[in-house]
Amino acid sequence: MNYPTIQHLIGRDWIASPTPEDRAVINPANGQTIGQIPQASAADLDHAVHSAESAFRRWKNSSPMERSAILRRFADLLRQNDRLIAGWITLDEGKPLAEALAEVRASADHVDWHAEECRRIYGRIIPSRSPRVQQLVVREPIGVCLAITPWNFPLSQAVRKVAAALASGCTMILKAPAEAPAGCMAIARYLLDAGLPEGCLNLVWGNAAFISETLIARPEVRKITFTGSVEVGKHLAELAGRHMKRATMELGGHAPVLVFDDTDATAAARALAVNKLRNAGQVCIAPTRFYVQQGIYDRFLSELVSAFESVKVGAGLAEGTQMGPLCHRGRVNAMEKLVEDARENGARVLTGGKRLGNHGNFYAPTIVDTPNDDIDLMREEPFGPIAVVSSFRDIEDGLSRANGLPFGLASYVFTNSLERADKAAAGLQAGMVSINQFGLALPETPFGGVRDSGYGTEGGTETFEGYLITKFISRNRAPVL
Ligand SMILES: O=CCCCC(=O)O
Repeated sequence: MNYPTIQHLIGRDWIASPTPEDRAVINPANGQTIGQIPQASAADLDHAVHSAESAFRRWKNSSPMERSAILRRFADLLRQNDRLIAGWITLDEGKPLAEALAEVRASADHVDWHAEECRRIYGRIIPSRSPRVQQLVVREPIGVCLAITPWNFPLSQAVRKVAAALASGCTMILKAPAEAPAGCMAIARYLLDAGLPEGCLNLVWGNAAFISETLIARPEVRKITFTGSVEVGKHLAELAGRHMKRATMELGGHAPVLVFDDTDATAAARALAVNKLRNAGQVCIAPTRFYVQQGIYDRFLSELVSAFESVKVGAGLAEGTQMGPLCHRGRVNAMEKLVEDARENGARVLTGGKRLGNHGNFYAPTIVDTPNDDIDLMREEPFGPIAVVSSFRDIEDGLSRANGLPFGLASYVFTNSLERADKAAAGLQAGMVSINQFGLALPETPFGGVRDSGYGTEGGTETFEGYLITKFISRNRAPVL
């Protein structure tokens, strides 16, 4: 499989002049170097800003039909090349090939959704107080956008931002993730092949702090959109505030799951195991804090343990692998620290709790059982294959513990009672609530968090909100005397 050479795209030029600071791309399944990440210089960033700004002057006046047609061709190219792109994602991010394929296909669906919806970016006419006056509300693209995207879904998380910006008439500078770069290379390559005019998308690599501080301060850049950690998100939001830039922040969560005693413990445990271990738990909406009602606690736990123990862990390209390695060594170290703290604080490790093998970043699917909401695992998003389980008494107890952290991204409820489902959905302080299933992150539904999990949503009919400004035009037929 030909792994792509990682390069900046500025205008129509692919650029990579090696520097001593270039960093390696590592295959997390075996530790081998598979590529090099170039580092953008101040001059590269300046070119990217000029390229995006000059492309914006033309692109903002393009018709939605033109933008839609290009995006549709792009979606087709993603589908036609799904196996190639999925192979790259498995090589650098580590997820099993089937998951990577699903990510590519979902990304194509996201692009199609934006291609359709951009034809429906409407304004409105407000009835006026005089027959001579027309009052128009128009929506205009905000301008050059900066996107900083994560490594865990290197294609789909970037595609959501790129498609929304381009479909609304904005242009973009994409700072893509060094840990898993190939997905963003695919975006840039296939958008150009689909006919995207030069400069509408610019791709840069390098030091995140340098790039964000340089670009957010530039007057041409009007918006920043970020998916990543709460800590970095808060810093970027401060920078955006200082320079009065629009911001969309998709930050971390620590998704609570309420499993009520009226639910089928086996079905819930199996479904939750699959979702918890998807992408080795490196998913911002992964179910993570499992609150299980006392009546089914033991049954649910034993089903969950057996589901975790049946998962086949291995290299993402190997036949039959259900869970791959963690994306980078830092994640394995973080798992070890969290489990050590849990053990020291009296929690029981029911399965896993250790790294696997001597090569690659493998960590065993792990279940930690604790009555204690004060251990690190209960407070910090593990972003790895660890489920932490605790029992709750009644719905009030469950809701108060689920809402006990400052995060509010995804949340899950398992119950056969409509009354409990409604009460839990109303009481959970989260941007998304999924009941008896995992129905989040679809192109046609809004995705986003509240509280420390950020602000702004992506997807759904709300998807363009962050990329448009509202302009009011009050028009008289002739000058007022
Ligand atoms: O990590 C956050 C994005 C989740 C995307 C998905 O579940 O497909």
